[in-house]
Amino acid sequence: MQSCEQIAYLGPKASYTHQATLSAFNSDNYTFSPQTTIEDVFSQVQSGKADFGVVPFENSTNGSVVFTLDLFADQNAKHPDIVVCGERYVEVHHCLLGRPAAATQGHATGQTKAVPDETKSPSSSGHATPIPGNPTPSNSRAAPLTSLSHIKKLYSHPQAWGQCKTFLSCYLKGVERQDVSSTSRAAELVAADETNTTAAISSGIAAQMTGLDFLARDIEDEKDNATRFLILRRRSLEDTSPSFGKENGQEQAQAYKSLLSFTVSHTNAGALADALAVFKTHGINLTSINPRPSGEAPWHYMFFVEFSGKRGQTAVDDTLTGLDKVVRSWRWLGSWDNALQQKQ
Ligand SMILES: O=C(O)C(=O)C[C@]1(C(=O)O)C=C[C@@H](O)C=C1
Repeated sequence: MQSCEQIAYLGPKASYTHQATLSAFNSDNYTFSPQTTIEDVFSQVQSGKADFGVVPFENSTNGSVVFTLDLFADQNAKHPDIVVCGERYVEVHHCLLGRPAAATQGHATGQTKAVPDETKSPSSSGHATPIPGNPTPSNSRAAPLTSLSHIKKLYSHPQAWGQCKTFLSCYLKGVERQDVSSTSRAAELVAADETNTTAAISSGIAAQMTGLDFLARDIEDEKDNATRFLILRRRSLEDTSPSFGKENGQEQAQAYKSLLSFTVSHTNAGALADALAVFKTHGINLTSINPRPSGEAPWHYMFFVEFSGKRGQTAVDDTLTGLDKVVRSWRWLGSWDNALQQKQ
């Protein structure tokens, strides 16, 4: 075993991105390199310090990870050679990790000390607070395993708040929230806090890693909550060859996905419709579309589209040629195996 390729991922260990990395790469054959931010992962791959990178891209409950999209948008041309070469789906079951109210209870690793009579914070009933977007929220799926009345501050990755809205509004309404770079970093910060008044939304694996207690489990709003991660690599010379991907060009479109970004004129009526019509003309199925600020001027957008198929397939190559005629600029961001579709 001579390969010592480096894999950069959003760390520290026990982040969901770490779990995605473990599912894609055998840790016996690769060196894993945890990074503090998603941007650090892009930079490591761009500079060649890492051979591959793993970043979160989309959550089934909370939608796109805009930090990642903005790094693909690359307004400052820092990551011009990054392309996607794979994807992984990871089930995301969030836990509330911290220390129980009574310090005398101690805190053995991963052990939960349930205090059934005190499970509700003073202001909570177990019913979610109505909000304009959800005027009739249901009860939280999960209840705390112990009193949360001592928790004064919460730490997590910004994506996690939106996945646990109901639990948070039932049991931790009004408690200060601090965004941190990942859910496992949140657990590290709470483990280092000697006041025992903070808690992290993090994974069960992070509880084992930090020795924190479970204050609640499975606090995500949707039980089938999952996040899709992308595997990044650096563009190679081969990618620019006209025969790129041709050897297997006849395989089923659904077995692959591709990502590209484009900008259109802001003054021409129908410019976006014209761009999308090219996909229709060539029978290409779009699987997602996301606008992000282009950085050129306020209220100007860059569009990201994902679609079935890969470069090298005639319909995809013809689409790229057609798109080139109607958009202002475009960038191919990779083609990879669709993780949800078996090849035939
Ligand atoms: O914070 C982590 O553990 C991550 O891997 C990041 C991330 C994300 O950005 O979506 C991954 C999965 C969850 O959706 C929440 C956070």
